Amino acid sequence: MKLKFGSVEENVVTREEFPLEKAREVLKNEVIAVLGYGVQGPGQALNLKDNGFNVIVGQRKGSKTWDKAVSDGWVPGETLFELEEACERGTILQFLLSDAGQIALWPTVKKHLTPGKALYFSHGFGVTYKEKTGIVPPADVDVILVAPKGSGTSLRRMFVEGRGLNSSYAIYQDATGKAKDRVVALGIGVGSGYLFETDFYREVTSDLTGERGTLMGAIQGIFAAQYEVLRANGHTPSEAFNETVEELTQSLMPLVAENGMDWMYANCSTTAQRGALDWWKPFRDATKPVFEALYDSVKTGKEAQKSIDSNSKSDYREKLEEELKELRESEMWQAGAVVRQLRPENN
Ligand SMILES: NC(=O)C1=CN([C@@H]2O[C@H](COP(=O)(O)OP(=O)(O)OC[C@H]3O[C@@H](n4cnc5c(N)ncnc54)[C@H](O)[C@@H]3O)[C@@H](O)[C@H]2O)C=CC1
Ligand SMILES: CC(=O)[C@](C)(O)C(=O)O
Ligand SMILES: [Mg+2]
Ligand SMILES: [Mg+2]
Repeated sequence: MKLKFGSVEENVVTREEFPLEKAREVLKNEVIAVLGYGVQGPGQALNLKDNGFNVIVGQRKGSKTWDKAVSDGWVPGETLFELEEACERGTILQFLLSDAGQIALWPTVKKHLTPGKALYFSHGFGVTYKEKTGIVPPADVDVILVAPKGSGTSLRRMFVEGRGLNSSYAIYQDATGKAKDRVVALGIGVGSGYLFETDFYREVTSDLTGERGTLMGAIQGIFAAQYEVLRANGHTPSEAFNETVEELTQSLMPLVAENGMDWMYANCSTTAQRGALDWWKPFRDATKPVFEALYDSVKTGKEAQKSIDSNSKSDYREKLEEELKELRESEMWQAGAVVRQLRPENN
């Protein structure tokens, strides 16, 4: 249906409009092969299975995630296969390897993309940056996208709680005339709360911006900046952490999630409201040039290239883990660990 977001009309698909029974009907003759069992793989595969679809998982045998798949209930030789065998058996191939990992597996996937199959992504990365990835799908398959707007961990948790994370959907290529039904059915099947329409280019550029920006990069940056200023001015770690992170995640963000920013403001003191209303614009103005530089780096393909280069190295996991460790061991997040332990529900 068409829905107005502010003054802009967009296409969205809700569960009421496209119920699960319809999705099951659309996909009743399909074998959905989920390739890769990292973060999105388990979330999407388990939700699909619990929703009654015909799902198999493809993963490298002998890997840690193969064992995880087994412990999640996937049965080797029945619903769990080596990647190539899964590519052969699947009629819909859900390409859920890491974006860099997809480059290495592409020749295998391509080989098994016989006419009428569907190639499914959860990111516009592979085909948008085809000059860098070499991922150019054959003309006689559907190429579709469902991108859950959040971690696969949340996708699964929210599904189990009876909620639903929202996703975007897109069609890059409709070879069978059934791409729209297939993509929407899959979007509903993986547990999306609702779906909003996009295209591959807009999905990847917005997603890369979001995760580098307010969702992950910028938020750690402003946390660190405020924490450092508080500490430099004699505040204790617990005070600095509480005033920077804990209050935000525990008290204020849930209010924003519930009913918007003005609602959160309205539930704080008039002292806080006065100050926040005075200061949000200087913060916007100070950071906007950084966001512009970021978007430019995304648009020119620099961010994609960096991600491919570093995540294609054989020791990419260890390298990432080293940097995550640095974050974890920073005073701010060490203080956070103690603060979390002190939450009454955690002891
Ligand atoms: N992590 C998330 O929650 C989200 C991910 N996405 C997208 O979903 C897709 C999958 O992402 P993640 O689940 O984060 O992937 P991931 O980084 O967890 O990797 C998935 C699997 O790929 C395997 N892999 C990596 N390189 C390989 C190679 N060369 N050969 C064979 N297997 C290899 C890993 O062992 C892992 O099992 C990506 O396109 C990503 O951008 C989209 C939304 C959120
Ligand atoms: C969770 C999500 O949607 C991200 C941040 O874009 C990703 O994991 O790539
Ligand atoms: Mg992303
Ligand atoms: Mg994302």
